[in-house]
Amino acid sequence: MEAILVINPGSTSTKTAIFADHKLVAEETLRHSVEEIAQFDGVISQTEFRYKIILSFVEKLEMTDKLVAVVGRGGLLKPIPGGTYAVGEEMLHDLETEKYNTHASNLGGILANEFAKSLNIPAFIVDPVVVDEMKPLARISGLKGIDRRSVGHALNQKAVSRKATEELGKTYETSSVIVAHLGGGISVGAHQNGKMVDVINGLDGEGPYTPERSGSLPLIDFANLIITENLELGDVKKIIAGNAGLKSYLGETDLREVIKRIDQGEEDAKYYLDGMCYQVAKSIGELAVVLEGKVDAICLTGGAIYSDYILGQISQYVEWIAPVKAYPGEMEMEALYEGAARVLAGEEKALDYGSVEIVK
Ligand SMILES: Nc1ncnc2c1ncn2[C@@H]1O[C@H](COP(=O)(O)OP(=O)(O)OP(=O)(O)O)[C@@H](O)[C@H]1O
Ligand SMILES: CCCC(=O)O
Repeated sequence: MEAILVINPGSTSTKTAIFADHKLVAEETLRHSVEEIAQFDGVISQTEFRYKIILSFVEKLEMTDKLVAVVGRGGLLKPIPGGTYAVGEEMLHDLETEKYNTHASNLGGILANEFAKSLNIPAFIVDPVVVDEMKPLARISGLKGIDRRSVGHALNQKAVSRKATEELGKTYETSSVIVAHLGGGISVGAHQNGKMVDVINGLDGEGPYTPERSGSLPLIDFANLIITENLELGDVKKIIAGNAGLKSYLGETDLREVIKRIDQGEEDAKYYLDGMCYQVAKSIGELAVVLEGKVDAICLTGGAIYSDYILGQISQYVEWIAPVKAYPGEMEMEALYEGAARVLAGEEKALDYGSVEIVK
């Protein structure tokens, strides 16, 4: 049996799996509380903590000698085309130095490399969060010198789009769908004829607030806060991407806890969770315009969509646009495995991050 270890570090979880012969052998998701993550100074300093979680998963299964490759979810890199990339020096440098910003998925390439090195097998990443297929008009920000960039849950958005269009008797390459992925971060993408032509990127402060991100903010008030609190760029990034959203309003990023609080009658919990759903729906509406109203399906996915309450809240605003299809959780683990398996089977060549051209 030739097995592949799959590593997926999310902002609020670490997911690990082993696949062999196109089948899942075992998987585990460990969710991290606000307190657990708060012990660390940032993402890179969580490397050892997450490594130990994965190691204990692998050791329990006693399958180390069966592993032929490791694949991780990657990471904030330069804007690149989709595909499977070999983890190499330049990629590791960009991930470790957080050259393109900080994100839990940066650990995907780093951890895949650590495990692969110890076993002397190859390490890959697949369709990282920076996959860039944006159309030229979508790149304009509104201020010369600053461009919008494509950051989103590309791997899952594409896997879900393929599944949804297949279920509709169509193909991804000839359809138009909107996908909202609701994890610790939220990204909303417009997919047209097989490409993610626009994406609302919460990591850089666009779109809806999330369990821990601010989404778009009133700029003048935020500028005032930066000046009066004397904030550095690092502090600003931490606020926008990690200490805002539900965490700032309710002190909680675990939506299951927020829903428990709603069930116990806490009005604030309902108000702010409903607000998040309202803003996600607004972003879906915005992208329906990008697709000129010709939308085959709206797909809602990510951990949050396990909640019927959240699914219902968003659906009520958008179901007039197109049929709403729910894909709770994500299909990332399988998509990562398949990306690495295609390369090992010789069906695809692993791309070289160092020499691949930046998408502009
Ligand atoms: N059964 C459930 N009901 C409601 N919310 C849930 C449920 N299961 C998980 N969640 C919520 O989903 C969110 C995490 O989603 P997910 O696992 O997709 O994100 P992540 O991988 O940690 O982050 P990201 O993909 O943004 O990096 C958490 O807020 C979690 O509380
Ligand atoms: C996956 C990129 C989007 C986010 O984490 O906010």
